[in-house]
Amino acid sequence: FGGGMMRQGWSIDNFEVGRALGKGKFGQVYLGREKKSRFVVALKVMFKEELKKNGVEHQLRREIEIQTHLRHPHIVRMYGVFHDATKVYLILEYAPRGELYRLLEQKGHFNDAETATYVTELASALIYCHERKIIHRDIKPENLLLGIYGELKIADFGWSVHSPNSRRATMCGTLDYLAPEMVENKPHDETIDIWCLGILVFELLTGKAPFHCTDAEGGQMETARRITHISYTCPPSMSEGAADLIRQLLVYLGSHRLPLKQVLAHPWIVANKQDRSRQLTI
Ligand SMILES: CC(=O)N[C@H]1CCN(c2c(Cl)cnc3[nH]c(-c4cn(C)nc4C)nc23)C1
Repeated sequence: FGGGMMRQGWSIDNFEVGRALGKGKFGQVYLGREKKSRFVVALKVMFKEELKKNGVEHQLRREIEIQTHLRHPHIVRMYGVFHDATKVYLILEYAPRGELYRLLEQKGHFNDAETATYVTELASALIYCHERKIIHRDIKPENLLLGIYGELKIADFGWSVHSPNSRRATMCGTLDYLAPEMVENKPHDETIDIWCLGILVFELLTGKAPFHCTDAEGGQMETARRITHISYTCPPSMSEGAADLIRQLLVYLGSHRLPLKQVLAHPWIVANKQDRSRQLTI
């Protein structure tokens, strides 16, 4: 499957289709196995009608263009694409240990070592993307998967674009990860991913997004206000090192956020990150 994976002319008949793994934005993702090589993949199946109705064909084309050319241990590979009369199929790398947000739900929150290790893996993937002028724009636990060693893998480049950019398509879903420049519909660049990294560090350590407001607390309007006013507090349980890193990431001006290479060198990261010495505790 390796060499041939870029050969064109795949069809669904080349694959055995297994259980549904979950829902991406516009379609179901299934476990799949290429019949000849027995290579296991994740097959993302989208209905052309659905894509047309939501006017996202251009977004999908961009996602495919971007993700098929990215090769990084912490980015889910897109091996190929094919379609039939009604559906588009993306052949994706299968991440055996599932979605990070499920693990976060189960554990409530992660410790400093687990969080610093995820941050190291995510920051190195984002450096790789930013070097290619690609910004992800949708970093959040729902879009992060776990490989065989429990290592982090970015999935779903559905919102990624070439930097700089101003968003046109409407956002849907939670505001929690929106940067101030997105809330205020200003042009944005790759520093938007650094903001989201800051939100993620906070959420992995506490189990809550820093600016989240329930409907009783004022809902999305209040969340948006707290984002643009950078109004959050770190719980006393959070280590000073982590609070310092978050403070340097959740900065209003994108150009003043800590660059990703300096995130990797931050004392709290250096002190707490673990290397995945192939911990294969299945
Ligand atoms: C945003 C998005 O694409 N979300 C998910 C749906 C499943 N999908 C997967 C993709 Cl695209 C790739 N690999 C996956 N592995 C799993 C998974 C494994 N376990 C044990 N449980 C699950 C679930 N899911 C995937 C991506």
